[in-house]
Amino acid sequence: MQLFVNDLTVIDFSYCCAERGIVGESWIVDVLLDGSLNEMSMVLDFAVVKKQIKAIIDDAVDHKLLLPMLNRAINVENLAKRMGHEYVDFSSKQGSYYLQSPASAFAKIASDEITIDAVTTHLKTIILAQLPKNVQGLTLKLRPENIDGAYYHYTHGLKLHDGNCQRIAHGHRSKIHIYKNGQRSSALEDVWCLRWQDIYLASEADRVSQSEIELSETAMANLTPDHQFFAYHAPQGRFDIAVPSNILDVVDCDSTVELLADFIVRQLKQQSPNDEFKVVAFEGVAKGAIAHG
Ligand SMILES: Nc1nc2c(c(=O)[nH]1)N=C([C@H](O)[C@H](O)COP(=O)(O)OP(=O)(O)OP(=O)(O)O)CN2
Repeated sequence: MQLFVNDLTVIDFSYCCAERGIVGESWIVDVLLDGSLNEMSMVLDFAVVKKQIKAIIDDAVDHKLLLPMLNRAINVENLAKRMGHEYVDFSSKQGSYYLQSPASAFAKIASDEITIDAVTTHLKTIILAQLPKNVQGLTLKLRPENIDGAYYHYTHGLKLHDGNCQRIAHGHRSKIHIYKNGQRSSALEDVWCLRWQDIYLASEADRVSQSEIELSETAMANLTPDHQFFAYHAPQGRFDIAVPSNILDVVDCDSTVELLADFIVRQLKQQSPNDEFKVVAFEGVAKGAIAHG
């Protein structure tokens, strides 16, 4: 017997890519279980699928930075000076990133690159180990949202969030709809999607100096004048990141989707004060904020 739950959850995360740098991504998860019927004549109660399997997936990869551990561009260190934290050095074609975070902000994937197949294999192993014996098979389908039009991938952290969005390098793949004087403008949407393609979005308020940043010794030795530094304390601990300027946009607000929609409206208004704008900014799949100006 087979049981399915489509759209079980959306994984919002970022990953290290040798070509593109740190990439924000959102994948929808569909689940298919194979098994015999239990004492309730079910393969597995939908409530268990929706809560337990979703919780396992969230705990494994959601709101984390996924590290392809077999790739030599990644180096992870645990240092005695911060127990329970990890230091990640990552060099990509776009530049080098250096991070320090509580270890729970990273997910180590046993592969050379982060692909749907690699993450599916990682999740299947973890989930299958926790399912009851009558469930013998698990098929996971991870898929990006079908988007007709422009979208961007950004990575950020929300230091004020009391959940996992406080992690300094998690991200999303998001659409944006921009209306100028009531008309949808694909030209403006393209401009913003180009600007925020594979970008790290930092808040000016989180900027720190090179002497304040906490990174690995290797990172400190390899910083260039082009790196900019951001750090904060949040409920899960201290987070630090060094990002090269070419893959960074620094906003004058927190990067909640409400404030990003407002940021875009303010920028558009600055360029065209006499026009009216509406920005529908998504954060991942099927949710977002609307700002007018
Ligand atoms: N009003 C807002 N709420 C939240 C924002 C925001 O910008 N405005 N942002 C976040 C995080 O950035 C987070 O990455 C997105 O949260 P979400 O996908 O909803 O995460 P959850 O794990 O809580 O939800 P699931 O659908 O269960 O994955 C949070 N909130």
